[in-house]
Amino acid sequence: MSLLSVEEAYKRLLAGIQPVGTEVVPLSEANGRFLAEDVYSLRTQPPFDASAMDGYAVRAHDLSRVPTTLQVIGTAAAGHGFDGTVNPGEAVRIFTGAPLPDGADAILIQEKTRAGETGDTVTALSSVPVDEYIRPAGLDFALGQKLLTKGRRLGYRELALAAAMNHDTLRVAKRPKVAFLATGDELVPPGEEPGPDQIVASNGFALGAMLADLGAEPVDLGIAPDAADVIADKARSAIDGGAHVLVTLGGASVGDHDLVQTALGDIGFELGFWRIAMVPGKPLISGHIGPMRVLGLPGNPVSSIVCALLFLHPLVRALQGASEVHRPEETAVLGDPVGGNGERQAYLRARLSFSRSGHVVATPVSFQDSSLLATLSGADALVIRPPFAPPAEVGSPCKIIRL
Ligand SMILES: Nc1nc2c(c(=O)[nH]1)N[C@H]1C(S)=C(S)[C@@H](COP(=O)(O)OP(=O)(O)OC[C@H]3O[C@@H](n4cnc5c(N)ncnc54)[C@H](O)[C@@H]3O)O[C@H]1N2
Ligand code: MOO
Repeated sequence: MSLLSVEEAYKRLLAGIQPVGTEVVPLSEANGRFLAEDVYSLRTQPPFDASAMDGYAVRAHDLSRVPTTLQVIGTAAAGHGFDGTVNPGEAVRIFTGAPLPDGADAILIQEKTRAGETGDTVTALSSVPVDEYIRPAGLDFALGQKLLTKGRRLGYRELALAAAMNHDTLRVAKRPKVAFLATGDELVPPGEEPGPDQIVASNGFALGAMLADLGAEPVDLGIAPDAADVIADKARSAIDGGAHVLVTLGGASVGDHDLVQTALGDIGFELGFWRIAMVPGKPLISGHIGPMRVLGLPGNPVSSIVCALLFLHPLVRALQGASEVHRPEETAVLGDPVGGNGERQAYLRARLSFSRSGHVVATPVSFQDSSLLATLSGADALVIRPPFAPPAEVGSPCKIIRL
């Protein structure tokens, strides 16, 4: 049975994928969403030449010989400009963010002055170059400028920028609804007392958190026993609930109790691909039931989570029209030697540190069994070992994906 390469699996997973739709949301609800259109500025910022410091708006030429005393003819504060003109020998008391008065061409910070006794004069103790501490109009951005592009994810920086551009709403991708179902007679929810042959279900908690982080709307369908009719019923409830994606956990392999494909086959499941040349994660299933995508993740907790990072992550991002769908890969150097790799692309849990020369050093943990959640939680990254990679020495370059 030949295995599909990770690259080919990505291609098939993402071929022809369309975002699930768009909607307009207020800025206060846009965090974590993906822009459905480019965003242009509705204004110029700053809209006027503005002072960057507290001090005095002056004519730089007046200060070519110092100390020199100037007449203070008024005040300019943020939100309250000064209407008059600064003539030779004059200054305006000014505060950060205030519009620069006509006639002035520099700001002298107050630390470099001595106030006159009556307050209507100031002595400049230092010269200033023209334009000192002035933010010219449009320094940040100009009216009509494209500052955010379609497909970008909105975070705190993008939201502040959108607000400064005077947008109170943004058109974003709708959140894909992703239902997930754990399968297995051995599973009980945390907090319950497992029977003698049972364990506590963990994968769904990783998935729910990951989906929320990805901007999706997670729908937890709970745990189904190893019974095809129950699994099928749960899948039907996902369809009825309008899920864009159904994720199953476990039952993906070839054992007598690995029922996911059989169960879903009864309700119209069509297989896209199954079994990938990767470790962990070989039994990954991809397909659809009508318009609902189905991703069958292997049950081993690390396999489940690694497959979610590598396949569910790009799928959910592509369904939101993200400009970048994959988790970014970086380069590091190995902190320990690794042996030659087999036919499956390996994703090794590794700790990260820095070498004295400033390289990121990735040291794979010694035991890589795909059931070990404690090891996963102690790891910082996955080291990618391509199929048939030869043995590699300490210091060899490698690709990593941060966790
Ligand atoms: N003869 C073969 N056996 C197996 C193969 C194979 O190719 N031939 N593949 C192995 C690989 S690789 C993996 S990965 C596992 C995955 O199998 P399944 O997806 O069918 O997973 P299960 O058998 O249902 O469970 C495996 C393991 O994970 C535990 N599990 C399941 N769900 C959860 C959950 N929600 N939370 C925590 N733990 C869970 C389950 O109890 C099992 O211990 O198959 C190999 N076998
Ligand atoms: O692919 Mo399985 O995930 O090696 O344990």
